[in-house]
Amino acid sequence: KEKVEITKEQKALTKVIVEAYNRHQIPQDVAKKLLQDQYSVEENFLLLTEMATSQVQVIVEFTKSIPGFLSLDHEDQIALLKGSAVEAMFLRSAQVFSKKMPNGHNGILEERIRKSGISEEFITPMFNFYKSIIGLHMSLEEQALLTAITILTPDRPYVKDHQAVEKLQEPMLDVLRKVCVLQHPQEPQYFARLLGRLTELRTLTHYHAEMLTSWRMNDHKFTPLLCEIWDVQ
Ligand SMILES: Cc1ccccc1NC(=O)[C@H](C1CCCCC1)n1c(-c2ccc(Cl)cc2)nc2cc(F)c(F)cc21
Repeated sequence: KEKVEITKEQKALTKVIVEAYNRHQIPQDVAKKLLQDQYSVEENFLLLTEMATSQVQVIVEFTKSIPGFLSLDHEDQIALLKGSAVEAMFLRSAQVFSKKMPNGHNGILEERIRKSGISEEFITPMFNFYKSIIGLHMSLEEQALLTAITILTPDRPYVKDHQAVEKLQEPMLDVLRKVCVLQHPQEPQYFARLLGRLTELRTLTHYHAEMLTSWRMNDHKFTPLLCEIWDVQ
């Protein structure tokens, strides 16, 4: 049985990523808000665009803390952020949804999201993804490292220097693999399952523009930043 050792450097890298990840303040607010009041489809849509806009800003700050990211070609930095923003938002939403809440609150939250204005056809794939994330019982380190790995995906559109991105993503994958082995010793395939979720995430983000434009209301308004990041308007 191979003895898995996390090196000093890997511990330091994980610490940097988890600390940067913990600066994600906003998502808890959205769950609290949704539990506090029932909103109209228009209010929910506005809440979503506000949450998504601030989430993009949070993700930019998180990504800038990833060691080496700021030394990448500037256009590649933009291509990586643009290419991963929607995935990061759904991953974040899933992590918010997977938070254990007082009895019954998770049921209320699910109900509120189901009735928020999302078109029927997207509700099942979205919750299937969320429930597959819940089933993994991810630790904070795994969530933070998985988010960094998602952002540092070399094969995003318009990325010129794939090699440079791979060189940043590889150490994250190495330490995530070790963290998975150490935190889930009974599940040798846990790391593979975790990465498998990223494939499911990409299919979900496939529909994101339609999920927004088909929100059950007329006249969908988006912030300029969201028009940039989402393929809408
Ligand atoms: C955007 C953002 C950033 C950071 C953290 C969370 C969010 N997400 C949101 O604000 C929206 C709200 C928004 C208000 C209506 C209900 C869903 N949201 C979505 C979602 C649904 C559909 C699409 Cl197209 C996108 C996201 N899934 C959620 C799961 C949760 F457990 C939760 F608490 C909020 C969730």
